[in-house]
Amino acid sequence: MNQQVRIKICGLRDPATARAAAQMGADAIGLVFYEPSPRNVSVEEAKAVLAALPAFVTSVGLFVNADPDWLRDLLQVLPLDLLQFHGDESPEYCRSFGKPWIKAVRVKQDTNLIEYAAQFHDARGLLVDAFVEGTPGGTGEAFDWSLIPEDLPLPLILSGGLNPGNVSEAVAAVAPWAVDVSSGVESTRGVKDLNKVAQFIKAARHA
Ligand SMILES: O=C(O)c1ccccc1N[C@@H]1O[C@H](COP(=O)(O)O)[C@@H](O)[C@H]1O
Repeated sequence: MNQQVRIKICGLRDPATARAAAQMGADAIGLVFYEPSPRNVSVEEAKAVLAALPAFVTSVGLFVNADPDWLRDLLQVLPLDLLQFHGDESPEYCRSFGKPWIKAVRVKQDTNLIEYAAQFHDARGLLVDAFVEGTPGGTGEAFDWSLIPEDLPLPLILSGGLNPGNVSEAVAAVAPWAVDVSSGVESTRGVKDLNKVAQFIKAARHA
């Protein structure tokens, strides 16, 4: 069956941009809760974004080794649909919040993605990103897609350096369940460009 690829636009920070991305066809939007990131949002900013989303658009909270008590408190006041763990979180940590979650892995030459997926077997998806020393993600760097095995036992979410110019080739080459983009649809770091968002969605869907 020829499934249409799902699209997550990550690092949204204001309600108008988030709603526009959803109206352009994004299936999911990502809110970054990681202070060093230029896309970091406060709880109040995140609440405003969630309130602006139409029905059936998935809200994803992105975390990097967040303090578990802080995250539990956040989830009391913010109705996120899905958690994205982008650090060195263990499987036990990821499942301890009672919410659907996905795990990110930054791929190196010797990363065994099959073993990684087995370790995180109850994740709703495995997000594969580029490995860049010293940065947990959102770098705009791509990696060698041939390192992704065809028989990955989890839904594959492809990320890392995707943009309107390469997403069609990526979807055709890897056939992921979903794609995730941040830097590639920005005018400057942390600022989304809605023209690029529209181009990205069109290119991903016409692969
Ligand atoms: O977006 C960020 O700032 C970020 C910070 C820390 C960890 C992950 C982050 N973003 C995620 O990284 C990948 C790749 O992003 P890019 O398209 O290469 O910029 C993607 O999953 C983002 O959600």
